[in-house]
Amino acid sequence: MLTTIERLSINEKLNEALSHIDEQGQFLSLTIEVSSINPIDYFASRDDLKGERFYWTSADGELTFVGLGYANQFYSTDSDERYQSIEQALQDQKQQMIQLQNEQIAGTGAIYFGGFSFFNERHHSEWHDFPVNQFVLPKRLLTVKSGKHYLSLNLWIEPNDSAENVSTMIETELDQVNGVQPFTNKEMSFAQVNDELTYEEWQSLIVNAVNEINDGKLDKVVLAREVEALFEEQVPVEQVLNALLEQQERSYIFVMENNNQAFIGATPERLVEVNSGELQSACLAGTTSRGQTVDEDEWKALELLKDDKNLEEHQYVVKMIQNSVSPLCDRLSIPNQPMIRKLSKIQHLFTPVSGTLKESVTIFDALKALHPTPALGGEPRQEAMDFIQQHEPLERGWYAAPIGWVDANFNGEFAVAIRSALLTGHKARLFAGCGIVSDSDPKAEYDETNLKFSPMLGALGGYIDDNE
Ligand SMILES: C=C(O[C@@H]1C=C(C(=O)O)C=C[C@H]1O)C(=O)O
Repeated sequence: MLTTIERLSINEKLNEALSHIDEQGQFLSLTIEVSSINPIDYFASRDDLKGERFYWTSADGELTFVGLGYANQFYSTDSDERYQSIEQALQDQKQQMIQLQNEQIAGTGAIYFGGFSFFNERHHSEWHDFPVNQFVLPKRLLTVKSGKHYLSLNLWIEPNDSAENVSTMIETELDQVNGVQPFTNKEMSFAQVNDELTYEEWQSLIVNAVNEINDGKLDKVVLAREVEALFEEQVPVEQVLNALLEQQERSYIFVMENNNQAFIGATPERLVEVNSGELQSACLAGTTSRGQTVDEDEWKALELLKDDKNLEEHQYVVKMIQNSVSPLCDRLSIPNQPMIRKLSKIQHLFTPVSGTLKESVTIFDALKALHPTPALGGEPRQEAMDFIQQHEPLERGWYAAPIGWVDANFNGEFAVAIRSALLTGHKARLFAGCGIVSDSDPKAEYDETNLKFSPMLGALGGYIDDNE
């Protein structure tokens, strides 16, 4: 509920803004601080908006977004220009937007959430509701930042809309936020997990890749497997999301819904963050499991830090990220040695990257330069992409591609959408990949993909029986 003073102040600003609405109509973005609300409850509160919802929590837990209802959507056609064309579309939209805010709080107002498919071209049948790229402007955005909660409304206004009508809409939305109930778990009966590839097929895929590497055609290629989990009922997105939030640490937790499909995951991998011209990226490649005891855990970490095969996989990523972002930056800083990033069940080699972007360089330029890094594609990039496209028997869709958000000033953050699943009705398709280099062993790589399925499978209530 707004106080009388807040209402008067909004009405005054609305009257002023509405007097300038152009004759085709315009978007108006308005942000109000609201009382504390659990984001998952808000996400679950509007079943009627299923298919037009997103959720995002940054890996440090400092920023959460819930978007409900898509006020506007942006796509670009299949081409190498997909980053620039989305950038251009958002730039044009910005000119059309009236922002009503007492002070500009980063992470509120006109935030665009979206992502890209792994490959530029579209040849998807499983991913029928996900285009090659898509950004949405939410009608309602809940932002939780530094312990504060904000509701932003992005409303389409016609020239003849009155301030009273608009303020009634705002009151209705605020009442809805105040009336949100805790969400309740639904029935979720796990039926079975089907591997889309037999072990023998996986083995021959890896042997083929290792042969190409030994023939000097490639240095590294990342290959993925897919498993399908089937349920008795429609998979409840809220519940899987809630499980990921409870079970996964230091991960970006995301959901994007489109019509009848939801893409969901908990990824530890930042692709790029840009904040007032400062860039952060990360090299994440090289994997082992967590130990059962503190000592075993530490031993595994130390082994990983000196394992030649994992260090080689990691080094390709460091070199490529360095080469691709240094032309975009005035300053770049990358430590010489990787460190360990520990997740709930997995640990990785990790090297942080930070830099200052040159004057006119945007987050979209950085995305174009970075995707896919050799942590998800391979080295050399084009040869690895060709190998994946020809030999990997799955549709990557949005798996292993950038997902995230930007604001109207093109500050934002993108993660790499791994440890993820595509939910369609009663089924979930899960993806997990691993870097193949010259001395990769198919069984060890198979086990590594099983480990990487475990966060998503755990949230879905299943597991992979390693003794099968
Ligand atoms: C490809 C995945 O993970 C990537 C591959 C890694 C590796 O090969 O060690 C580690 C982290 C990720 O960059 C995945 O989880 O599906």
